[in-house]
Amino acid sequence: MFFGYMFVDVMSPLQSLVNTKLGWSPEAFGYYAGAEYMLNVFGFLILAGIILDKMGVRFTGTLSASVMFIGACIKLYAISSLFAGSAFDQWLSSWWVEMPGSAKLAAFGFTIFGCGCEMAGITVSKAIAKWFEGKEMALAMGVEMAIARLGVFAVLSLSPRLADWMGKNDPSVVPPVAFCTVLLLIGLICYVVFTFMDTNLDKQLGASANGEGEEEFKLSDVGGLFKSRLFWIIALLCVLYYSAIFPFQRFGTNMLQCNLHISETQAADLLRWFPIGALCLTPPLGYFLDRVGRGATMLMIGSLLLICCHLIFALALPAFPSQGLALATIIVLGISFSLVPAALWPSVPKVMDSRYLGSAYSLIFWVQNIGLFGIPIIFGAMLEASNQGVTDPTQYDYTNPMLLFAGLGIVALFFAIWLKVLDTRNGYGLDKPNIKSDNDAVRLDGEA
Ligand SMILES: NCCCC[C@H](NC(=O)[C@@H](N)CCCCN)C(=O)O
Repeated sequence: MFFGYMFVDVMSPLQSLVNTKLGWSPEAFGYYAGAEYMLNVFGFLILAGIILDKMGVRFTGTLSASVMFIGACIKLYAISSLFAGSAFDQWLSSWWVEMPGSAKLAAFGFTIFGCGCEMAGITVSKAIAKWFEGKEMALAMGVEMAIARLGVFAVLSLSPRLADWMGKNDPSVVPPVAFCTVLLLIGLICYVVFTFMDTNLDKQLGASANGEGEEEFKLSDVGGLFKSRLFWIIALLCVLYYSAIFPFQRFGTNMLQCNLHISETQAADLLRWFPIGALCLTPPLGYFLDRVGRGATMLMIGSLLLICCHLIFALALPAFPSQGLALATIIVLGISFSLVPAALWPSVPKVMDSRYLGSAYSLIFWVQNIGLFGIPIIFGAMLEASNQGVTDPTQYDYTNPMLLFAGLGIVALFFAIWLKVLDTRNGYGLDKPNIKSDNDAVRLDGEA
């Protein structure tokens, strides 16, 4: 996941270079960025969950890491000199001319990669749940997410430097993308090594040679999930929360620049504290959750903090443009971004049976991907509508779009409270520690 998250953001700090070297307009860059979620939104993730529950974590993890690598290779080829000017490039560039051939092929590669990456995300969650059930599961998931955040931080710092590999006078997009593609190959090899360890675990547990659970997964389990109120509460909380987080990461730099009247670098330096905060706090919160519990409460507090932060960005920051206020708000948002992921993902195995855990994660990811795909489009449209006639991109008024994020947080808080009420009433064990001697939590099977 470290290398996967690196690959996701490898081009993020290179937007202007991509524009000058490859001729991608900001619009083309936007289409390319959205391509990551394309096939997932149109149902691939549902299929991925079924494959995971049918075939297990060893097969699905190896498959997803291979798909990520293949997608990365396609993207690398698309931006390379091998492709530029080729007959294929000329043909691809001949239609929908706003989108150069290289952008179209890179977007296609990113779509393939995105399928592999999200499939890997659900596989890793199921593998951690299998390895750490009743033990330090939240800590393990917290460390995994922290490593992923470290990947984002690392690539944002490394990518511009790697672009200057051949000298500052001739920067190129190819070295950073090639570097991350090689890392994905190393990631695939690491996963193959893991499959042997996992086989050994099964032998120790006395599980069947190819299965991870005693009960067979049935396709009807997926239908059952769709009918579950508990599933929908978790999925909607997830989509609402993450839709006010990941898109914020994309627009945050410009929002800070516009409100604080500072340079892009200064704004990016401020925003960097957001993933760093989450990186540092998610593992200790996972440790706390394993030993003390309070997962449902953490979801409520995290959503509440999200609302406060976005309201400050929307209303207070334009009135009091202080870098101190912005930094404090970013740090609090980082705390929120630790609380919710640390509590949300380990909660799923507590309420869903392991035989369809892969499908549960994949359907939650699917609903989440719809939000991650759609919200930036709505946010961009609101930004444009609120800034009619503004030509200087450092003068945008972000009040209304930021209120959209706060609104998402309010609805997310509603679902978090609902989950807490149901947990208190039905005893799902969301507020209980993960480490326990007897597994007495009520799963979805026992839902009324
Ligand atoms: N084992 C993975 C747990 C989920 C972590 C979560 N990631 C997601 O929700 C992804 N579906 C979306 C990542 C989008 C990045 N471009 C997280 O908190 O990162």
